[in-house]
Amino acid sequence: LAPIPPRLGVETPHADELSVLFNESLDKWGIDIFRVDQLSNQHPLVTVVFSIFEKRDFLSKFRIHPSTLVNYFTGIEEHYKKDNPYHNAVHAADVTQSTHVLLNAASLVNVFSDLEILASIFACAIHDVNHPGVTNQFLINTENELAIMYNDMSVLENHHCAVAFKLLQEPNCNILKHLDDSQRKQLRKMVIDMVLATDMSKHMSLLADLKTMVETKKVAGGCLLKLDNYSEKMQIMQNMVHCADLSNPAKPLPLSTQWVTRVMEEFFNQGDREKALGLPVSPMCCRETANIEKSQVSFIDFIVHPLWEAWTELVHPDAEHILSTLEQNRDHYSELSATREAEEQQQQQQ
Ligand SMILES: COc1ccc(C2=NN(C3CCN(c4ncnc5ccsc45)CC3)C(=O)[C@@H]3CC=CC[C@H]23)cc1OCc1ccccc1C(F)(F)F
Ligand SMILES: [Mg+2]
Ligand SMILES: [Zn+2]
Repeated sequence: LAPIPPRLGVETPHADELSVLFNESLDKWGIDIFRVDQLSNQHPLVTVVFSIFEKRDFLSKFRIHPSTLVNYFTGIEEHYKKDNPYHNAVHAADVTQSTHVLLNAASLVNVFSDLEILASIFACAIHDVNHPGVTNQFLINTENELAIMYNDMSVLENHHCAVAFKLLQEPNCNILKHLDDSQRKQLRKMVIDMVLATDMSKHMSLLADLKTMVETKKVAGGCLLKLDNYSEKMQIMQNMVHCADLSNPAKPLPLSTQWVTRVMEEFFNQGDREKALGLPVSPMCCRETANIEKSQVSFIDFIVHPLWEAWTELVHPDAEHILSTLEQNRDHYSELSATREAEEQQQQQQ
């Protein structure tokens, strides 16, 4: 019989510290996910997924053997490229834990079935698996085999899904083995719909749907609609995962700044490769010219804040503190950017 895995899903000399951290903060916005990475012996995704599945009693609800869960998500974790500064297993663990917290909003209680919650957590855990550390546009511009495979359409996101579902077929990895055929089919469709919605090119239409839903919810007297059809419920799940994927600027500043350093490093590496290939380098990806704080302010003003404003209205008042953290962080970056501009002007005058 398969051996029972260790308590938190991973072997680590810091098991006690890690379980204290999870007991205190697994359900909290702003857990130090970088500390989870250290304490879990660099297995942040396995331990976060294992702990969420245990907390939500998914191992018994879906009859998943603990060793199958550990085998599968260890395989997934290994397929996140460790040398990506940003799109690595820590980001996957972060998005997964963030969605776990969003699902606990009071106004979302009884909205989702266990299968829908399982699909959401699963989708987050795998949503960037085997990310190559470059954008869709780069893969298309360089006619990468992945762009050829997926005909330039949501190339990365299609790849993440395919890798994740292929890994399910490895020995002792099929965590969906004891779901019935209809449940497995539904879960597969929901996961694909959520992961494909993390492609930033879908952002504007996703946000438009969310705003429409918020308007209709207002009309329906404030309580969250009895979401009867798949498409409305999936819109909320897609936006929830998308919010988690765009949650870095809405986390406590010490966490947010670490994500900024990491994502800039990844985009700068791509900029270096574009320059070496004689391809046009997007201004925000060029080490010499990028203004990091300015990028954050426009990222927040044009993308992140409008999304989180709509989400906060949808689940009012459960996400107020997230929106206010985002607004405080935005002001911090804006002040930094103004200071940097002033310094640069002084240098030019001298
Ligand atoms: C922690 O910080 C970030 C985390 C994730 C992203 C991510 N960015 N994007 C895109 C990149 C191109 N984008 C834009 N390009 C030009 N002008 C504008 C104006 C406002 S957005 C935007 C839109 C967002 C992704 O697709 C990534 C993969 C999936 C989800 C989110 C990821 C961006 C972070 O910081 C900002 C940023 C960093 C580095 C370079 C550029 C940017 C920038 F400011 F430009 F966004
Ligand atoms: Mg992605
Ligand atoms: Zn992501």
